[in-house]
Amino acid sequence: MRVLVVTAVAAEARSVAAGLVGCAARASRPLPSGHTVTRHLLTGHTLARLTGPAAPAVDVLAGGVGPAAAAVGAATALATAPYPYDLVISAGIAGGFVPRAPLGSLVVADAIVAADLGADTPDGYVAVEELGFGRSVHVPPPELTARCADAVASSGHRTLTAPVLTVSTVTGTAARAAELTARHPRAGAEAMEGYGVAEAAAAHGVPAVEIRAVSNAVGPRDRAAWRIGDALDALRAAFQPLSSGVFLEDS
Ligand SMILES: O=C(O)c1cccc(C(=O)CC[C@H]2O[C@@H](n3cnc4c(=O)[nH]cnc43)[C@H](O)[C@@H]2O)c1
Repeated sequence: MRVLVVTAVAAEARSVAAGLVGCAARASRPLPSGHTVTRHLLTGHTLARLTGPAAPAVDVLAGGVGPAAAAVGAATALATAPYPYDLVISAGIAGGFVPRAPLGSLVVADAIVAADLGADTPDGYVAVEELGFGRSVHVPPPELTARCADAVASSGHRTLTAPVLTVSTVTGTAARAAELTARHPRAGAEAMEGYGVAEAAAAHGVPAVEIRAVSNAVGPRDRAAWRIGDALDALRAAFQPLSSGVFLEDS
């Protein structure tokens, strides 16, 4: 199986790559300026175990912050890689809807939702499909979501399977958090790239999933309460069982 993982920033890409024990390293062809590609190199021990046609190849791309940058990065990688991908993963840190997704926990998306792609009206928010344009939700194949969630949970980190919202503006007030919760009562996390990655993957006919590690609570802005290091550690832990489990299946 060939997998493209799209993070926003290099620190996230490094955490993902650090967790990819035993995956063959491949670099995408050069991408537009501002994009970086992290190669994950095989260690001697796992190289021996995984060399051969069945070894999974995982490319990790830091495509930038926000849905537009993520879509451009993912679409460019999908269009220019010298081989087709079987799976695209949007991965990184996120705000968690506490208490469902506490700091340091992991969220595997069962829906990737553009939560602010629509219109504000006197009667409330109207999603883009209600306006007659496109869609605001991508549903990853449920069986794939379940396999990813099982693997991620085996990392020992608390894992929730739930919708992950994509926003262009980070939530910073209790009122906005309440509004999002009212519209998406099951939401587990909020981040800024998943929907862009999912749109790019859909355009190329490739399934997409989203995996997030919670660095902060969705709600009133409190930078002192962020736990980015803990979230990056959880992200690395999440990709370790994925690389030896899901990525190897159906190779
Ligand atoms: O300045 C702030 O108050 C603030 C609060 C949380 C996150 C940010 C960022 O600029 C990080 C954006 C980056 O990280 C992901 N992320 C992490 N936490 C959240 C969140 O609560 N809501 C949305 N995105 C978040 C996101 O995917 C970006 O890649 C600033």
